[in-house]
Amino acid sequence: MQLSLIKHQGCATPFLRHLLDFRVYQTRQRSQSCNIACTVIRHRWMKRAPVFCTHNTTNKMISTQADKESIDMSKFPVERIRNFSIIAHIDHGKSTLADRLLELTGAITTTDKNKQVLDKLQVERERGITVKAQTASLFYKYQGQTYLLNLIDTPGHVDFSYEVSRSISACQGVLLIVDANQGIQAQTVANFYLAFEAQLTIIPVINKIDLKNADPERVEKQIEKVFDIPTEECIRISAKLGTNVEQVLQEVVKRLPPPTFKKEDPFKALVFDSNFDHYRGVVANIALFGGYLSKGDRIISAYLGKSYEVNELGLLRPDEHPTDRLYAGQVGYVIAGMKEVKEAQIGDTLYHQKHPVEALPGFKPAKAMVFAGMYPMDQSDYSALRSAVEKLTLNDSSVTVQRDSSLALGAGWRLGFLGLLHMEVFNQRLEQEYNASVIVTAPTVPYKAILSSAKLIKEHGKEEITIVNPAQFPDRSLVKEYLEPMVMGTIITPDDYIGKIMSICLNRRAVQKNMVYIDDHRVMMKYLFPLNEIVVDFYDLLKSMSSGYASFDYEDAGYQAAHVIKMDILLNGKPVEELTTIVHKDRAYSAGKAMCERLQDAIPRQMFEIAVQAAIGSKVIARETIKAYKKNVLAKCYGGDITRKMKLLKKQAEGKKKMRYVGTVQVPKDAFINVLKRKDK
Ligand SMILES: Nc1nc2c(ncn2[C@@H]2O[C@H](COP(=O)(O)OP(=O)(O)OP(=O)(O)O)[C@@H](O)[C@H]2O)c(=O)[nH]1
Repeated sequence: MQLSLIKHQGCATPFLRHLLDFRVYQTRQRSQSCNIACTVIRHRWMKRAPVFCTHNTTNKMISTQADKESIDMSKFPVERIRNFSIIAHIDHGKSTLADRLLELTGAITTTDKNKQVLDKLQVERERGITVKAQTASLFYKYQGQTYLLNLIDTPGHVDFSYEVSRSISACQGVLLIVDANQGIQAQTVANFYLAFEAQLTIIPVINKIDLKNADPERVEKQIEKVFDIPTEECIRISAKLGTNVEQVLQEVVKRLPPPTFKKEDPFKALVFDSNFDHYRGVVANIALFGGYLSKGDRIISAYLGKSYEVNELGLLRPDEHPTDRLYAGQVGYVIAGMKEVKEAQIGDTLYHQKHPVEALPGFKPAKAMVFAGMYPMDQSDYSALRSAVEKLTLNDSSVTVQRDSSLALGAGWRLGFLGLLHMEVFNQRLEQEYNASVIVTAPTVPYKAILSSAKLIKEHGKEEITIVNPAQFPDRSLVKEYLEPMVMGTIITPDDYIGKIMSICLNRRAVQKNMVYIDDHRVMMKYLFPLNEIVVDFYDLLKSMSSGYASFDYEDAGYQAAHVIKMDILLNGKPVEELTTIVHKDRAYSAGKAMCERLQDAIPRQMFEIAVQAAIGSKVIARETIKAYKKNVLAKCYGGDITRKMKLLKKQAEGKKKMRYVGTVQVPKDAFINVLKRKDK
């Protein structure tokens, strides 16, 4: 068998190393970053054997490979603990630095080099991005003393900033990584403010100084100008080569404050992350804000008031390392017979049954920004898909799930995501980890309507309703006003692209709020955008317009009145429910025309003519025609050999399975998502 392997960040090395232990699958996969179709060899991720000494794992003694000495955790002083997070713009090197820190402290061996240890999920390795925050406890010896450094790796993409904010709530400090070539980017600014508002100590680290175009001096000046941090406080490193990485550990010890919690206080812990293990139930990551927790203790979750017995607890190094106890100031995991992630709510407080305490302030719940319907391709797969969706949401509590059904698509769900990338990652995981085949409807943002119809107000029990499904969009005559969600966008770009970027922002109904130079050639612009205008493809467009130099981040900015309408797409007069969208009145015509044109390209010719129409109510506003085409597969079989004919027919039948039927029109499954991507000139 011949396999072709195009190296995709993080995939190739493990593949070569563990070739013999692989179950190899082949999937055709569109890479998000480089947008080329590539063959990804999917591999079963091996659980790494812990390399540190675990001679007595249930004992309170912990051994470290770094110093080969045992540490009695019950006597470990809180003053020698540092809890910190690594935050940065996407791809600035958080995970690479985290891996180097793990190596330096002996948590992993250097033979694991270039294998991103903390990026565990298959989608993370394939896309080269971090989706889920990870935690690792490291022991580091400095000036004869051993320190416990709890490191929390966080994702950089805007869709996962929720993970960043909850991770830093368990920390006293952060390493703010900035790429020495790219400088400050939009998520650098957003992440800095998350840490700043949480009053954490911030250590700026300039990474990738080995690059030919690295300009650490310029980046230091940017940091001083934008964040008011003196240039002398920056550490210049190359996470890839390991240059100055040891200094990072030393500065963590020197500059970050230890937690101020006491062992003598009653036990109190913050749940800052949780995931679901099929065999052991919920594994909650906790930071101890006081007291200690032992195996066998009975604890209460403040949110639900339910009581649980602690079955297992320990440190994450980064693999689970069971211990008898966790003490104030430490970060670790606990398994206590919780059956659903909902029972270990992120932001919840755990306390001892005998010593009730006041709950910690917790977090604002994750807010879904994008909603989409999800239906099985084949209704007979409904229960399999239900179980897959349930399992996946057990691990990702930021996805909201509501049962939904439609005449055209059958029974399914309406899911809420933090952003489009989050939605794509969720779909990819459904397909890869559960082999599910799904129809996903056009993503929509949560609109609001202030109702005027007394009947509807009575039905909903309130005047203001949120609409997450275009099919339920109330008619204009029943509504006083529609409201659309807004976001404050930050764009950082070299000044050569200002003109082009201003023009695409204007085209997206954005209003400029601010523009400042962060150095001689780079500007930071603030725009108020309707969320709907940026959700699908704004980021990609911005990247391509600026040859990849501009970066973008956004935050919630409430609601604003807007004249929006529902637009349907019809194929030979039959509505395509997946493509029903809510659009701004002024954009309806151009959006409808563009959608029809793209559908015309995406749907293959068939035996009959197909009318592709966009309509507002009963009024058609745009139309394209797909000409009839007589496709005779059997004509290819000039031989007349019956087995060849059967083979071709079988192949065609398999192709049909990947089609969705709208009336009699066959539509390839991936046609719709491509159709939704706008391409501004
Ligand atoms: N030349 C050079 N490349 C580096 C360095 N550090 C990281 N990289 C590369 O930069 C790319 C991104 O690194 P990651 O560590 O995945 O970045 P990240 O910030 O964790 O990315 P997300 O988790 O997706 O936000 C990878 O290709 C790394 O090999 C460095 O010091 N020098």
